Amino acid sequence: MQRTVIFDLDGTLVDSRPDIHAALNRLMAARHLAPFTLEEVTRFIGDGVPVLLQRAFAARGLPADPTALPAFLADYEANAAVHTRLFEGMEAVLDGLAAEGWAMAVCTNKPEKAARLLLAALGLEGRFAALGGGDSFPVRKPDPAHVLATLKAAGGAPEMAVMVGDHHNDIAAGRAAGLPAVYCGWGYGLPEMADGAPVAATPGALPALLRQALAA
Ligand SMILES: O=C(O)COP(=O)(O)O
Repeated sequence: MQRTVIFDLDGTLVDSRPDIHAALNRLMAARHLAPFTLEEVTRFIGDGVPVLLQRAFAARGLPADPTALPAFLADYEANAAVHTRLFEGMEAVLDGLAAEGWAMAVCTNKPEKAARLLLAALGLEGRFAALGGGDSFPVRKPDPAHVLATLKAAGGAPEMAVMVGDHHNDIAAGRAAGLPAVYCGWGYGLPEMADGAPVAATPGALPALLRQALAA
């Protein structure tokens, strides 16, 4: 049976922070609100755009603004790949996994349209058998149903799949779905988010950990 790896997107495959940061600060500027540092925005990422905006407005002492979501998305969708690139070494990892016969899928809390536009802009869309976005299904990570629906769409099976991510949502969703999880040390999460999962310090360390996860 085919082995499948389910990748988180932001902070795992791609370094998308600079474009999220820029789009958020344009939104803030348009509302005459103070900008955020890159570090602050990093802590807002991980639970999808509606929650990112909720956190940003809460940090300015404001309630959620329903007009912010469409405004942010229109800007971000047009500018998602200005600075965003695969993490260094990741392209070779994807090539190597494909050569070993792994199927690959993306399970991200980023809205599906923005995620698809980003993958297309980076020329990556053909690499993945499926993409499950934060609004593709009724639930999103850490709900395991997000991982399982993405895996199903990729034609994979839980007993032959591994979840890879940089956030506790990824580790929790993968485990609750019955998949072994591997934590990415280069991403946006805090070290404790690994929660006991094996940690890949660099993309190059991933393939061996993926093989081990299924051999266990
Ligand atoms: O959109 C987010 O906040 C996080 O997206 P991710 O699930 O790809 O990390």
